[in-house]
Amino acid sequence: NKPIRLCNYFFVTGGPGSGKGTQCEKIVAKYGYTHLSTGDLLRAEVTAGSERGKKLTAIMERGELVPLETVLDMLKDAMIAQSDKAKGFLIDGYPREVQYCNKSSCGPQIGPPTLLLYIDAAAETMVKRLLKRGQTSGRADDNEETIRNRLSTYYSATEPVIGFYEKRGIVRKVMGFAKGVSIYQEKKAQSPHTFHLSGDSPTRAESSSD
Ligand SMILES: Nc1nc2c(ncn2[C@@H]2O[C@H](COP(=O)(O)OP(=O)(O)OP(=O)(O)O)[C@@H](O)[C@H]2O)c(=O)[nH]1
Ligand SMILES: O=c1ccn([C@@H]2O[C@H](COP(=O)(O)OP(=O)(O)O)[C@@H](O)[C@H]2O)c(=O)[nH]1
Ligand SMILES: [Mg+2]
Repeated sequence: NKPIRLCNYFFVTGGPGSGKGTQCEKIVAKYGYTHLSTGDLLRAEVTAGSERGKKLTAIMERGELVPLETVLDMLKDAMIAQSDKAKGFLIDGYPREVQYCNKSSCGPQIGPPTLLLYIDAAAETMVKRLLKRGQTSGRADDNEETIRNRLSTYYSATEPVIGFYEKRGIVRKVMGFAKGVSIYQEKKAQSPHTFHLSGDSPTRAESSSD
């Protein structure tokens, strides 16, 4: 059993369609971290057509959460597979339930994150984006009914995760319409829990019509 090399790793959370994947791509381009999306890992399992994949399809089409063990197994495998070359990991879409953020760790197998990046966007913005993405994404869960369920799962099950890590002082908020992104710990004088964005703040057009 190969141990996971210790390195920086970040959890990335936010509602469905908040832009987790989009922001992670920017962070990868800038910092060279390795991006692992638990949703993408699950969809890969579905595409592979395994027995496990078939069970996952039904849960994901309802907008509910798959069992934690499944997610952790896949995540651990993916981290181990890439641990030699990874400078750090962006774990996108995990954790989804506060009950797993126990003691000092979130999921005993992988330990506590360096920071939790919280991608913030309004529900209305997220719904609009996902409906638009649904026109071309082929994702079975980008439809109106499932989007509604995903939002409700997010607010009831996942949002409390942010409060859990806020108490530990490791949450950095990213506005979900930001074009650039940079990771550093803010100074005292700056507003708490705001993640600093490089240069380009959102234009009026983008933040309102987005
Ligand atoms: N206009 C605009 N669209 C954005 C922005 N960020 C993301 N999007 C779009 O919104 C949709 C959702 O973005 P994703 O990055 O896939 O969001 P996600 O949080 O990973 O969503 P899930 O895959 O559902 O978890 C995509 O179609 C993006 O192209 C933004 O800053 N502005
Ligand atoms: O750790 C995870 C990640 C994803 N999912 C499932 O996979 C779907 C898509 O997840 P993704 O992160 O891609 O999208 P989001 O829910 O943020 O729109 C979710 O609705 C859940 O059913 C899950 O149960 N646990
Ligand atoms: Mg995504």
